Amino acid sequence: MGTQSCLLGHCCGTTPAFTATGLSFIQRRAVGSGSWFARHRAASLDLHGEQRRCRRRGERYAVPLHAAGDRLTPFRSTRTDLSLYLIADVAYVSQLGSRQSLEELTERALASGCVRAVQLRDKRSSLRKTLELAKRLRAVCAAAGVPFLMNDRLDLALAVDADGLHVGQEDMPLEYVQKLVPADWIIGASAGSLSEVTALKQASTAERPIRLDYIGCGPVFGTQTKLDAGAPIGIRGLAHIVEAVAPLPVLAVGGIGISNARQCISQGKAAGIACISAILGAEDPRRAAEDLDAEIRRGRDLRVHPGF
Ligand SMILES: Cc1ncc(COP(=O)(O)OP(=O)(O)O)c(N)n1
Ligand SMILES: Cc1nc(C(=O)O)sc1CCOP(=O)(O)O
Repeated sequence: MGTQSCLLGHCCGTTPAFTATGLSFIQRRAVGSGSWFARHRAASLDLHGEQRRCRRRGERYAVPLHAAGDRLTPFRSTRTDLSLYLIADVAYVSQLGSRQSLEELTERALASGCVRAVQLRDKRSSLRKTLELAKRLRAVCAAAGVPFLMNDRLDLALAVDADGLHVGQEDMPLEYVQKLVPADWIIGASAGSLSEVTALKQASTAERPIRLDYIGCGPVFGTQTKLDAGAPIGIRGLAHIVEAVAPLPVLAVGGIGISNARQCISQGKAAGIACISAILGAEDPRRAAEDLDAEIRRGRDLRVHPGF
């Protein structure tokens, strides 16, 4: 077994099917020094010393899996973890009939300091309209120091100098995405079933490993926001996917709100949650983000102390 496989198998309980391929996914950087994922990884590899040195230098640290944990590459990003991920959905907000624009609602959510990433999802508008919106939302995110990602549209993401891209099963395949995007982008992909996970793994070879930062997994629960989302996979389905792609972080998506966010983290073992309606449909998006973040933290505590 190669060092990569040892590392993965040791610290993350990776399935044999995953490790047998060598390393299907490269986690290019730890999600954030304060995240559960990073802490868990650091603890497994005894990396705290380097983590502290990076922090003193004002750098983030990253653990390239191919280095088997014996080398750390400080990553220049100022990004934090992705545990609370807002999908800024144009159609959802227009159907809300809110007097506030998508940018205003996003800005209010960002004021919480709890939203770790924002993705613009615009399925309906013209390219020009989405481009203008992307520029504005990108500026709002930059002001808050939060990464801005585009859904589906690599061209628009490049045009507005986004921080990342999220692609689904029908979008540009990841092996092409990574040929075109800057090396420091956050790249996410959707997978709602084990067969979709298998397809992602098969696209990745030892010579050309696919570079991914997270998987968006859902719908975990029923959602009115994405009508073609398919049947909910539930917490057990989520946990299976988390296990199948470990150590890649998984974000639970679809029907996630204050009543189930904690369970996604504690039982589903997700690294974070991605929401539309729970934040943008809330009376107070800032408060909603704070409450969700508190639930994420409770979920993490429950993993460590199940009796709480
Ligand atoms: C974080 C996150 N996870 C999943 C999705 C869904 O993406 P996709 O499967 O491409 O579906 P659409 O959003 O494009 O309808 C997402 N957008 N974000
Ligand atoms: C954008 C999206 N993707 C999903 C998936 O299952 O991949 S579910 C979904 C909609 C999420 O909206 P809400 O938080 O309001 O349920």
